[in-house]
Amino acid sequence: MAETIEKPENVPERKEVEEDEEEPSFEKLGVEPRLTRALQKKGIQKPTPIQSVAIPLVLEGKDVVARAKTGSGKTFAYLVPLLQKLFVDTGARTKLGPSAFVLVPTRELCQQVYGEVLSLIELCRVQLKVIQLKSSMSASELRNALSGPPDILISTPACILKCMSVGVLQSASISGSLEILVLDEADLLLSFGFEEDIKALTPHIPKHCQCLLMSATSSDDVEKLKKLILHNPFILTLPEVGDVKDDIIPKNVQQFWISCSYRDKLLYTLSLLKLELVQKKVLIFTNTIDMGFRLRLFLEKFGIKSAVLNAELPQNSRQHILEEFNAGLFDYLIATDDSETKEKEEANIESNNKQKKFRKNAKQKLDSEFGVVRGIDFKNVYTVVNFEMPQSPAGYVHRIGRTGRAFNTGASVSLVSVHGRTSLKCAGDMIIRLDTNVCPEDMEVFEEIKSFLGDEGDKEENLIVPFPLLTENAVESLRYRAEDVGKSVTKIAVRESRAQDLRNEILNSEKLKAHFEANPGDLDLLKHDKVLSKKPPAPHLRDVPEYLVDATTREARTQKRSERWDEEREEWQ
Ligand SMILES: Nc1ncnc2c1ncn2[C@@H]1O[C@H](COP(=O)(O)OP(=O)(O)OP(=O)(O)O)[C@@H](O)[C@H]1O
Repeated sequence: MAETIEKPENVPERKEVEEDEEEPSFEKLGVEPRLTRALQKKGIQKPTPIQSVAIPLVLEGKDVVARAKTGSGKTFAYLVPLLQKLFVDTGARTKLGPSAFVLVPTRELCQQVYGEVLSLIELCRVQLKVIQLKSSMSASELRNALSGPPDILISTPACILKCMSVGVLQSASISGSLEILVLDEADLLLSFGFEEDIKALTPHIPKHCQCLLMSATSSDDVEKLKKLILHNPFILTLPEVGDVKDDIIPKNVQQFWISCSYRDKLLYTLSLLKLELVQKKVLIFTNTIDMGFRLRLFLEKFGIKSAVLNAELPQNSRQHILEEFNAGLFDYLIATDDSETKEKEEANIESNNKQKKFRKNAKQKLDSEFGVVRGIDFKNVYTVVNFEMPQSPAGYVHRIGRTGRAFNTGASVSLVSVHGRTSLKCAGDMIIRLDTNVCPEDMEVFEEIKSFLGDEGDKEENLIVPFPLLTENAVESLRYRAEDVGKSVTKIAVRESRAQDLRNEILNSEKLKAHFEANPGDLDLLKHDKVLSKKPPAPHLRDVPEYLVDATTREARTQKRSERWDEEREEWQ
């Protein structure tokens, strides 16, 4: 492992990087022309701050711990130099095992990183073999994949251990061949239960192996991992990224909140989407799969099509939903982020005391939750809506991090149900409903989030501000319809549609597997935004009549539309 010890204060600061008079470029960082051209073909012109600092260090062979905000481009910060290093003596190596391991916490991330590596290699026209391994693969499938051997192996830590235990990957071949080890989304690896696997893998990692650890947040888990795997790493904690509390969410994301009763969340979401007050594409988070389907069915009745991404679906269906959303085939995706809730339910069952402990732990171990949504690169999401609040500040940071990625801008709107009958004074047109039908924890977690982000002091400088475009009149104009339709979305209807969706996806998943093998790239077999209910939406619910829209909302909508047109015009120019 690299011997260089650098103190964080020796690390170039973001300010210096950004204020560099010359425009930063990949060439100046020492990236070779093939990769620079490949990046350009992917629409990537200049490095992000974390890439500017990390790439030269990785090229020099240093061990690096990089903590950088969600969406800051950490993947290319390690992939670009890793590939460049492997390009150098491709073919010259006689090796028994892979030269690089990239370890990630979930299958979705495996697939995502694998896709990025493949596309770069193809664009560079270099002969490197890359594989992704899944724990679901049989010993013979694993053996076949590892024959060669590959240059880069992308997998979860558990799967590497499985390969070793079934004898398809030998300790000697790892210690004889491994040059680079990457632990991506390091803050999640331990919380996804990979601690023992990583501990078991550590003795097989050769001393000379360069280790890179990438993470969105700094937590005790990252520290633990750092001690476990790296010896004397170069630590990059850019001022923009980790420890500075008021600067955790990218600056290019505007954060809003709306105070409403829990019961009114459907109504408020409908108002935001139907009155076009938020910009597309929109990613909406719920805490349970049932709520995800309830919302989808509800929106469907108003002619708003969406898909529900949840952990229950087969892996290739999940992947396919993501691909379609990323390709822009639909604009609204409901992601059920239920792992926090599950964990909480378990704690609830054990005892009240335990639940208290859970909340305490949730505070301390900021990153010990989450399922299908973390680290996933949803493309071009402009707005993130927290239909239900996450249960920890870390959950909030990761959810909001799905927008404003790289150099893009974005917005988030959190629907916060007011605690009990406490009235809260908010600015402007904010609607405060004094309702007993509330989710008491929303407000509690919202306060925790604000304090985590350092958003407690001067109201003028609050990071999360009331959403200014939705007036009480606008919401009330839709209330009757929303409540009427809301009643028809019963528990039974939700359960039926959830089961039906799952059946369809499983069927399609089998079909898909065969179909995509024969027709790679064909995205049209499955339409994830297909309508769940048998009846088409009633015409009077599909459109909002103009007489229902008040002047302020009309103005807000026009403003949003013109912003969108401006953006589209810019894209065309
Ligand atoms: N230099 C760049 N210029 C423009 N876009 C970039 C650049 N680098 C990466 N991107 C794009 O930014 C998005 C976010 O990158 P990436 O997934 O690597 O972020 P991340 O830091 O790993 O985020 P997270 O912590 O949420 O996983 C991707 O779509 C990627 O293609």
